[in-house]
Amino acid sequence: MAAFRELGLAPWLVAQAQQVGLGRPTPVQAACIPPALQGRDCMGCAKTGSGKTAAFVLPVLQALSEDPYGIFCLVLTPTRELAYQIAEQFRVLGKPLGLKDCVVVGGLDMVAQALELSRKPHVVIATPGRLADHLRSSNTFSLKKLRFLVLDEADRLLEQECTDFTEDLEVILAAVPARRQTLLFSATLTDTLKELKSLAMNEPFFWEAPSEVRTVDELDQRYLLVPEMVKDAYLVHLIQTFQDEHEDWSIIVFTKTCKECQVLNMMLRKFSFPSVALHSMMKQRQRFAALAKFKSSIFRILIATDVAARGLDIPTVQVVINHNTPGLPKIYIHRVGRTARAGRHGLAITMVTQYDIHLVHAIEDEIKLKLKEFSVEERFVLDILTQVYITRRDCEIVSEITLRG
Ligand SMILES: Nc1ncnc2c1ncn2[C@@H]1O[C@H](COP(=O)(O)OP(=O)(O)OP(=O)(O)O)[C@@H](O)[C@H]1O
Repeated sequence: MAAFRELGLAPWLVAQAQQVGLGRPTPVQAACIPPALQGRDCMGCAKTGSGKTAAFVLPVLQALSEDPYGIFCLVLTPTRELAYQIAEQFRVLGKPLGLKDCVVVGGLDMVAQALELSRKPHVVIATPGRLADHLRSSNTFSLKKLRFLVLDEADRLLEQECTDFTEDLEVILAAVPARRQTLLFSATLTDTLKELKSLAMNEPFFWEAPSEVRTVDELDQRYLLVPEMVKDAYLVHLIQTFQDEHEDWSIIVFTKTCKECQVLNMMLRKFSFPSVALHSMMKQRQRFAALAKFKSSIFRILIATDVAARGLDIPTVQVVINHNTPGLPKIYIHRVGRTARAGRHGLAITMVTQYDIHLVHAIEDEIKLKLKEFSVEERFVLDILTQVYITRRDCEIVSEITLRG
């Protein structure tokens, strides 16, 4: 694999990459940085945790250093937490440039954001909804001179799932110049390739990691067959076991709905586990606070909805537990990709009930790998069954009252 300096990056940027711990380029970086530096549009599809962020941050910074102005680059990403994480990468790698960035996401003060935008930051990192709101309501900033448009988690931005970004994207695309360089990245680009190609018109360079299996080799992927009724007792048992055996492990538990996330978090705390919740019904400040506590390992367990499924890069996460089997294989790929990042090992356990077997088959077909069974000594689960059941019911009642109140 080539070294960073062989990819056409300037010496200051190579030094900066080294300084922040990027040793040698990962394959997606080695493949996409040279064409991006040559001005070509790029679509990079590489596994979770393989360094796609630096694959677009580095060429943008290089181009910016040659012709610095604002607003030079716009990065769109589906979640607020991810926007801050990307901004952080721009900040650390762009430090020698005195980079000015601006994060524009929902749930925070619009006036302060509008002011920051009017000061012409070099790079704007935004979720589509809030940026479109700014474009609709204000004329104090312009994206007309933009050089780079980056879509991180590009397939998510284009697909029409629970949060549909289509209308917001239309507003944004109408505000950026047609002559621009477009960079698109995700671990799961292939389903939306046609739509993506229409965004990247400038001789797009498409790169996909050459691998049959779509998840990383360092990830141990298991399923745990459990009757629906006793899922939570299994969850408590699993968490207890991991906590007892590996006190430095962090765990993410993915749940289906915000309410389920809230109830499970409440229940785990009743069992004195250090857990925090992250879901979209929380206030934004609480969301950031919860994530900060988890990232700094003050709390070792994060209970989250799919708002945390994509992109989050937290090296201490050793285990991902899917409390529900994801309905879409793509969501499975992103969820389990929160562990085993950047060459580290990790474990993913997916709880499968009698009703979910077909979903597991769809996942296995997509990732081109069979999940192995995770075995649990049932007698330990039986011991806590009643206690877990009662605690869960209490938490549901409290949660109902809080939601109603
Ligand atoms: N060249 C490199 N050498 C060492 N570590 C690297 C290198 N490039 C990136 N990393 C680290 O790898 C981790 C994962 O990178 P990143 O978050 O960009 O992954 P990703 O491909 O965007 O994953 P996802 O699909 O989950 O969003 C980060 O902690 C990053 O600092």
